[in-house]
Amino acid sequence: MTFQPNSPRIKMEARALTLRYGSKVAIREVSLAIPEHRVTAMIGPSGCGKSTFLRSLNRMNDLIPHTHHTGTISLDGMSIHDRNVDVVDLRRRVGMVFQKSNPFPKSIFENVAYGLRVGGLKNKAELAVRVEKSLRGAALWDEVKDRLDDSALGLSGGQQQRLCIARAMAVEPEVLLMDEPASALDPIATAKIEELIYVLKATYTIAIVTHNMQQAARVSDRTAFFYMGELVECGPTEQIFTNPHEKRTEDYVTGKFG
Ligand SMILES: Nc1ncnc2c1ncn2[C@@H]1O[C@H](COP(=O)(O)OP(=O)(O)OP(=O)(O)O)[C@@H](O)[C@H]1O
Repeated sequence: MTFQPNSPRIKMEARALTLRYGSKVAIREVSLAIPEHRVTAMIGPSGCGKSTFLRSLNRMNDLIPHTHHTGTISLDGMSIHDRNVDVVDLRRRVGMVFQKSNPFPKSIFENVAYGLRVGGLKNKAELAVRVEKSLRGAALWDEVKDRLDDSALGLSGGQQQRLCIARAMAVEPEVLLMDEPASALDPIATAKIEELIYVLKATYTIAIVTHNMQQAARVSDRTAFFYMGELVECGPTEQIFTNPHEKRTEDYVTGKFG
């Protein structure tokens, strides 16, 4: 297990990040640090910019036409928008798991092997080792080890989501971005994902968007509250939920609006 210092270093940091879709400002002047080997949760009402912020961290917004940003985002102190940054490499280092599990219509094995093959790994024995390691890491191995050649589409929703986590882990990212990874799952599958997140933070740095405040309280070390495109406050999760500095945060976490 990775050593977790009391004051973790900053893995990623946004400074004065503003992002527009065309003329619409989606997030405004957001400055937020994401500490290493911690879980940072983004909460806030629908449309407040949580997903936009998350997608900025591995430049997924670049894929949406007419987006424009100002401000900076760094990974290990280096700008992710630097001319020398290879976006494919950035997305390998900063992986993403989406709200709806999206396995490829391929076998379980091939879903996890995909990124490794794209990265040029051809050796069958090594592929098998890496696939097993990822499936174990995503707490799915025992459920699928006898059916690796079956279609991933035959898995349950919760298994598919853990498969997508395994797929993201296979290329050994440093940061995992999760956009409401459990919102389509039943309570048992959700609990599995939450347990997994707790284990994964020993290896990865995690940023998660969730609509579910109890979930944020359960899984995260730090919580960032967004409202109408602005970051209202960010702090230790317990403080945000029990003793927030801002009235808007208090109103939101106590359910006065949502
Ligand atoms: N591709 C897009 N084109 C134009 N506007 C967009 C696009 N994606 C998001 N927006 C707008 O940007 C704002 C922030 O959206 P975003 O999806 O980041 O919010 P969110 O807090 O994640 O919302 P939700 O919780 O509903 O997913 C919203 O007003 C949304 O309508």
